[in-house]
Amino acid sequence: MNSIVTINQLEKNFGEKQVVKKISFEVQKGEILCFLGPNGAGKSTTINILSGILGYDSGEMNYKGKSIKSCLNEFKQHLGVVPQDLAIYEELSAEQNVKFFASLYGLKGRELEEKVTKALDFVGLLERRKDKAKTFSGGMKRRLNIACAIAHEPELLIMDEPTVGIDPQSRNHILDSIKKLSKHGMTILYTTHYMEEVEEISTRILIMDSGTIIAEGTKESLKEDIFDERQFILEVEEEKNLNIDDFYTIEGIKKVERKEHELTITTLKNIENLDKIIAMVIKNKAKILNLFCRTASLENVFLRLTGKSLRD
Ligand SMILES: Nc1ncnc2c1ncn2[C@@H]1O[C@H](COP(=O)(O)OP(=O)(O)OP(=O)(O)O)[C@@H](O)[C@H]1O
Repeated sequence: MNSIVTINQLEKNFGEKQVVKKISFEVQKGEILCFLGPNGAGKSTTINILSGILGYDSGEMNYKGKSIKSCLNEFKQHLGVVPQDLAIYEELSAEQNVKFFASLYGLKGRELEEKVTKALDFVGLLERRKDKAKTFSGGMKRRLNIACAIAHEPELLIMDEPTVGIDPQSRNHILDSIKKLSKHGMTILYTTHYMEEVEEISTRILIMDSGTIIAEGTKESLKEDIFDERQFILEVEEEKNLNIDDFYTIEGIKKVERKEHELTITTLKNIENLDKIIAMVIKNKAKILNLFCRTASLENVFLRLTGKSLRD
């Protein structure tokens, strides 16, 4: 993959406080790169630096191999930003808002009209285009915020927690839109502390905590790297017949827990022992009603890496 943006040893302090601690990463063409981390991790600071809103203390930022400082106008022309706080004019209509932002990128005349219509249609607000933003729900305002950022069809779209505090329907709409934009070739850098969103849309993830990137990879590789265990969950009948100690005689078993009808068995991933587990249940004269294998979640990955939960 080609890298669009390369960040090298980026550092930002607010007074004595080190907020971004010499981080390095790349944004590759066509990906949906999710920045996942708890509040205060430094995600917004990092992307505010990248989008030119904030300065930085040291490090390098390149756009297609050139220093961003040396080609700032070119870079900004290809950049769309959806800030965490809404950046729309309440007294203007949806259409006027999008027009205003798109015209900042030099669009005018028929092309402007067409792109504004396309952006409003894309976020599902075309029918409300003449209505003032102040009459919109929180979710609709968020969608309008996105329309303002995409009308000029940027190559790279940076989105800072665009779904915070909105209803599930608008949230789904936004996530679907992001997947569609990606299919059309847009590269997306997306920050969030919602794991489910990362699970749904990311093609790659950077996990950030306390100003550093603590892990990087696809959701599959992150889970794979960190976990050498898997869990079998068995729903059983006649569970009182089960002798838990018997299961520990099976190679690879690390933990066996029984909660009413549910038997949770944690075992080493590289040891094939499911046949022995099933045989043991049958030997104990219990009956298996259902069985599934639990894969590791990103929440668990974060917990393992930092010892704390993402939503603390
Ligand atoms: N202008 C500022 N002055 C001083 N400290 C700041 C400033 N902006 C951010 N910080 C601090 O920097 C740290 C990182 O904040 P940042 O907003 O980048 O985190 P975040 O991961 O984006 O979290 P959130 O999801 O809450 O936005 C926090 O401790 C925050 O309080």
